[in-house]
Amino acid sequence: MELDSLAVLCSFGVIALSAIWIRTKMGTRAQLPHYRGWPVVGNLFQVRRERPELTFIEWAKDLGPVFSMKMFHQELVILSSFDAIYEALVKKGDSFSERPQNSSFRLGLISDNFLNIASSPANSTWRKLKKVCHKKIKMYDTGMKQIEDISTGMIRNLLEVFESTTQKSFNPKEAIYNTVMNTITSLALGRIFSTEDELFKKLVQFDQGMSTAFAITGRGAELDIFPWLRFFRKKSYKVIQDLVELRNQIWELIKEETSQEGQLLQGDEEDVRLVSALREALVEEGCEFTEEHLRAVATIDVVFAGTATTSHTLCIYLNVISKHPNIQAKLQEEVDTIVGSERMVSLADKGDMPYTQATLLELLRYSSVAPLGGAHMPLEDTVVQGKTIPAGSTVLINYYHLHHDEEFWKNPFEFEPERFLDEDGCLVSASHPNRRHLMPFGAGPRVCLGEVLAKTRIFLIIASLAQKFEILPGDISAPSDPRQLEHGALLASAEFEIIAKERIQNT
Ligand code: HEM
Repeated sequence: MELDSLAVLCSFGVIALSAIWIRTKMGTRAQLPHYRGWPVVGNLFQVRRERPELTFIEWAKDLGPVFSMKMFHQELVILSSFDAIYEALVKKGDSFSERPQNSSFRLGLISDNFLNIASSPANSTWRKLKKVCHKKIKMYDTGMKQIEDISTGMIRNLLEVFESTTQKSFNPKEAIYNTVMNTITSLALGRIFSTEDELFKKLVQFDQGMSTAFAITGRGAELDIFPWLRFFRKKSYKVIQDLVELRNQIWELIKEETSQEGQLLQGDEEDVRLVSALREALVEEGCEFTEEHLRAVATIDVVFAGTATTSHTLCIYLNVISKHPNIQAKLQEEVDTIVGSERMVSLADKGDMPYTQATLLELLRYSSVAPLGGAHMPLEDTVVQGKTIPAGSTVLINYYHLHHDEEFWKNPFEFEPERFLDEDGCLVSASHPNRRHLMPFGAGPRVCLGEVLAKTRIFLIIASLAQKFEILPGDISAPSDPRQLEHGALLASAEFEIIAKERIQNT
């Protein structure tokens, strides 16, 4: 018998014994409804590998909105309904603000033992790091202008790329990806990069490596459950080791970049670079974080979290919108009336463009690119919807279910911006049930760091594309119904094409 198989068998034995031990210890504690799994491996092979959220929707039909399942010995609790999610993340947000640290060996490696914001324990360092980043990313007052300027420059480049394709069928993924990545580099480092730059290439490589390696049941996920398998599963382990190495190289290049004092700044202009803000905070007296924290934040929280999510959302948009000429006509009418053809769209136009805003909200619902968000963990037994979630459980929020729940949404798999508009064509208020049921960025203390940035960029891109182009389906078609998408068909490899036909405007 090969050493590898022997290792797996031994681990099954260990797990089986510990399961018996845990069961004896736990005695008769009331159980959450759970999906019956197989001995030892639990529900591992019953979950759809690339789209676990779809399996969880099926199970919730029988088990209700709060149920549990097992991956080997690890207990996962899944929350599905709005009431359950709102109760956990908002009403009991403090209890659910912890992240389970013991559940991901690989994430521990890449984040230097959970030093980045998204996987950090909910401690004072996490609060401080989030506050420093928020201050820069949230873009109050002049900051809002800054991000608008950055985005407008990038969007101009994007439009040029689209223009250069004139009516040919092409895959827009790379252009979108470069635009989104360069808004992040502008924000973090104060400048854009050519796709040939060493740092840019490494950032892209890191982002793509992370997307593939950290798919929830993807290859190498077994190392999270049995870290010692790294001695046998050398290929899976090597993928993570290479990512760690790449992360270190990126950090060295970022340090070099930001140590060029005053670069890009004129006169007494403030240094607006996010990485500079983090480095300034690092040297403050009493600072509780280290350079390793900054490395983890810059690479994982800013580059990875800030690029993959937004570019995936925009790719989904282009695929979907190419099949909806009627929605494009409405977007075009609005942009023609409010902006015209002489100037670029600005954030100040947003309030006068309800249809574009409704399209943005519908896109966030429909695409749900972070279908299960980040894992949460209650520190003590906590009751949600009358069910006790044991302290220390790994809790997953099925945002995808929340956004496609057939009991709540009419035609959830149709792309209909009108669901966010009233009869007069105005955007429904934030307290409208449809807006309340939309949580693409999570809610409560762990809400997404980049919500404002993402919404700003996506709004400007949707409106600017509508101003200039009619988007038609290209030669290669991909399904746009979100149930049919393999996680990856559109998100990671995006095998679809569009035609960007230049418009002649009405105004
Ligand atoms: C369409 C774009 C985006 C979507 C849909 C999205 C969605 C989410 C979701 C669902 C969460 C997890 C909430 C939870 O734990 O339950 C999250 C967390 C996070 N996101 Fe985003 N995100 C987007 C863009 C961004 C951007 C642009 C950045 C950075 C610049 C970012 C940085 C983060 C960070 C650091 C966290 C962890 C926050 C914490 O644990 O305290 N995200 N995001």
